[in-house]
Amino acid sequence: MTARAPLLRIEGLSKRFGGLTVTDDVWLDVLPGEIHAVIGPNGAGKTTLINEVSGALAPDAGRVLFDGLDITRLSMPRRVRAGLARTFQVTCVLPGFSALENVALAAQARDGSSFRFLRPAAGEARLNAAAREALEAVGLAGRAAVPAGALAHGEKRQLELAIALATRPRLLLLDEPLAGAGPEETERLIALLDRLRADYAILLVEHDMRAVFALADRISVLVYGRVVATGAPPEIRANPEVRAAYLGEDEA
Ligand SMILES: Nc1ncnc2c1ncn2[C@@H]1O[C@H](COP(=O)(O)OP(=O)(O)OP(=O)(O)O)[C@@H](O)[C@H]1O
Repeated sequence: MTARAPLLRIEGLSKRFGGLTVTDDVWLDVLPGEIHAVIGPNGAGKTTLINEVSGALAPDAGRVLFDGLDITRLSMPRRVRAGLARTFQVTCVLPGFSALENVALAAQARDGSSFRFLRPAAGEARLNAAAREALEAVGLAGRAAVPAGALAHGEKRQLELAIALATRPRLLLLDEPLAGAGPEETERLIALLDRLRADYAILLVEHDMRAVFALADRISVLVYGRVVATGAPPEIRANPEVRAAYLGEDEA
């Protein structure tokens, strides 16, 4: 049996802010169809790592390979076109636009140029169809016409996922998709992420340990910018260094 080639490979990413090394020679990969979670205490460098992979921040050293291609120096839009999509820790939807319009804008950002040859109305119909499909995938089809600002918090997080899906990614970079969600919303979002794993590889930064242990195929633990452990959930749960550095007896 041959091992699956990783879709994403992070090779030795390092980033310093002044005297602080925020990601310190980070190596990890995400296999096709895998949810690889990154956990770690506040300030461990998780968002910085996502920023380096998405192209929001240039690393000081190291490489990012996507499907074998070195994307370390590609712009964010080019990474999106290559198949990387991210969501943010803080909700960032346009509140005055409907859910459908929010998603259609993302679809346009991805595909606008390829629809240029179409008449505007036909292009718009294509974008709306793509947006409806993404809303359907996250369970928001019935809320398409609602202004994003009027959606419940959990629905906004679903909308952000739809916005990411509208760019037709192969890998989702999710930065705390459950942040701020109540218990019922959390259950719904966990079920949604579990469904999405069938079609997308996911690099998941999340503080909700129940979600992480329920969803992740592998977990990497980041402490002070360094990966101190990578493994399947049972290995991470049992790892004494991880328990000491991060998990705490009650969560582990
Ligand atoms: N642009 C920046 N300039 C200077 N320092 C920064 C910058 N961005 C992040 N940092 C610092 O880098 C460290 C890591 O931050 P980062 O947001 O990556 O951590 P995190 O693991 O995502 O934390 P949290 O779990 O709280 O979201 C923190 O000490 C933060 O203050």
